[in-house]
Amino acid sequence: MATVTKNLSAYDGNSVPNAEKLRFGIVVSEWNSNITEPLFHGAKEALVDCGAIDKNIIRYNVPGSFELVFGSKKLIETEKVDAVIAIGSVIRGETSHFDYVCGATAQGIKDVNLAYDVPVIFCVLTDDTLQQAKDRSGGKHGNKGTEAAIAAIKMAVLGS
Ligand SMILES: Nc1c(NC[C@H](O)[C@H](O)[C@H](O)CO)[nH]c(=O)[nH]c1=O
Ligand SMILES: CC(=O)[C@@H](O)COP(=O)(O)O
Repeated sequence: MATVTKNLSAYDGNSVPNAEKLRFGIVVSEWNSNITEPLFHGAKEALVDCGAIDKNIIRYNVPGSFELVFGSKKLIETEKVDAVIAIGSVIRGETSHFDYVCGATAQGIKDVNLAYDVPVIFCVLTDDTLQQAKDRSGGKHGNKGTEAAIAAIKMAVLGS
């Protein structure tokens, strides 16, 4: 199923565990902040809607999506959290740098998932155009941050 056939913000609250006793880390890339900030707010709002307490949501900022890997690692090593959401927006430019950033970030986040007993949710948009990114960060296709928050709650419970 492609994103265009679903609303990223849609979830059934009755099928999501209560998050009141859970602690979350959110690592946010500063690159394309016009996209990553709406993703962050979508994620935080969904976590709170599902019972999470504001003081149990810890935010780290990193320069770009490539640094989400190290930022997630450091957050897990520093804070006691049940899940981490890694938020980024990579938009294709003129060169193949897009492919290297997306590939390294995806593989790196996968590696952190395996290295630590803490789920790290891949909330990184990898778009060909700015419009695609806008559509997925609170636009016509919903908010990937919301989707990531629900995944974080479910995975935190699975890992508990
Ligand atoms: N072009 C984008 C980048 N590039 C920067 C890298 O993520 C990284 O910060 C740099 O290579 C230094 O290590 N990052 C994004 O998140 N989004 C982009 O579109
Ligand atoms: C994803 C990127 O690093 C990319 O936006 C950089 O743009 P360019 O490939 O034109 O240097």
